[in-house]
Amino acid sequence: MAANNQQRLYDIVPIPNKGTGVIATQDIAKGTRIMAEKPLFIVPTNVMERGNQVVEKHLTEKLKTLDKDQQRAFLSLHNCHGTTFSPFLAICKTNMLGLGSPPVGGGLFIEASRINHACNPNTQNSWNSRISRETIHAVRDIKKGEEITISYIGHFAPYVERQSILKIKFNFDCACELCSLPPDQRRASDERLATIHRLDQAILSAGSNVQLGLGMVRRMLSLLDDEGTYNSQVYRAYYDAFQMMAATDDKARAGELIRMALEHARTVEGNDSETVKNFERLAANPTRHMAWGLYGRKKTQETAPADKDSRAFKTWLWME
Ligand SMILES: C[S@@+](CC[C@H](N)C(=O)[O-])C[C@H]1O[C@@H](n2cnc3c(N)ncnc32)[C@H](O)[C@@H]1O
Repeated sequence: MAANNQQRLYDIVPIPNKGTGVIATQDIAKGTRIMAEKPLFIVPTNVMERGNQVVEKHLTEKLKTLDKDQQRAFLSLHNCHGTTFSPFLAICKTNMLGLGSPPVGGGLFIEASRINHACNPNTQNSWNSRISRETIHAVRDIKKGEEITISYIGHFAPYVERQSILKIKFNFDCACELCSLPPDQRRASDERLATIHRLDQAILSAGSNVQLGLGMVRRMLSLLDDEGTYNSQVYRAYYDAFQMMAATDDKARAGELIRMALEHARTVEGNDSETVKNFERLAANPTRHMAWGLYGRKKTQETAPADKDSRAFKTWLWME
């Protein structure tokens, strides 16, 4: 589903204790594209790596290329760093969104940069290099009046670490739903996040022991579900499982897994994303994956059980 310009799904308004933020002006279904915004300008990674002075110079040059309204819009963006940095740099550090993974740079946006943070947000922000826009997709159903949120930090950090990163980088104490859980539920969430992180690191080390690897992916997906997290991590997990099946020449399971990855990627990034195009190519012919048959060509004859919802299907898919 694409964002429709005639029917803006959001408004930019004051939010108590957060400055400005973005709220839904109508109910928004999971998978909906809420924004697709071109950056005011981009600071490439190789510029950022050269330090603040170089970035400052780059910003000054970029600002000169903007028209007056755009310059005003840039200067009106929030600065959470006070006088620690020069004004341009401080605005940049407060509002820049990483473009891609690994990022090709950071983008400054008039509207997307107004979206506040939540540790388990209701949208996924992604850089779509095919349309040169930052897209914001609902990862769950959002109610009219609900604040639209993204995550400013990587996945899986526990409560204390999240608080510390957000304080240092963005100068606020996070009181989002996840951070406001009662202590026992917060502990349970921290444990789930730590296990997800461990599994994420360990999955590829399962090597040719694909049964072990698939078990890890299955557990990770179940923990993400328990945590109520439905972001790019979900399609990455399915894609890891697909790669294992590709490496063992298992066309039936590889086909099922890449279709699952594709379905999730469409929801959180939209049909036009680079990831989706890549997954579509692999779903049409899984043997195109560069690791196809890496662990030997045992040529599985098995086909997927016909009933996709059955317990038997899941047992078969995850080799349980
Ligand atoms: C990228 S800006 C977001 C838009 C900003 N609220 C504004 O007024 O333009 C980041 C800043 O917003 C505020 N912010 C973002 N998420 C927040 C949250 N969950 N709680 C409190 N403040 C938040 C912090 O001041 C942070 O430095």
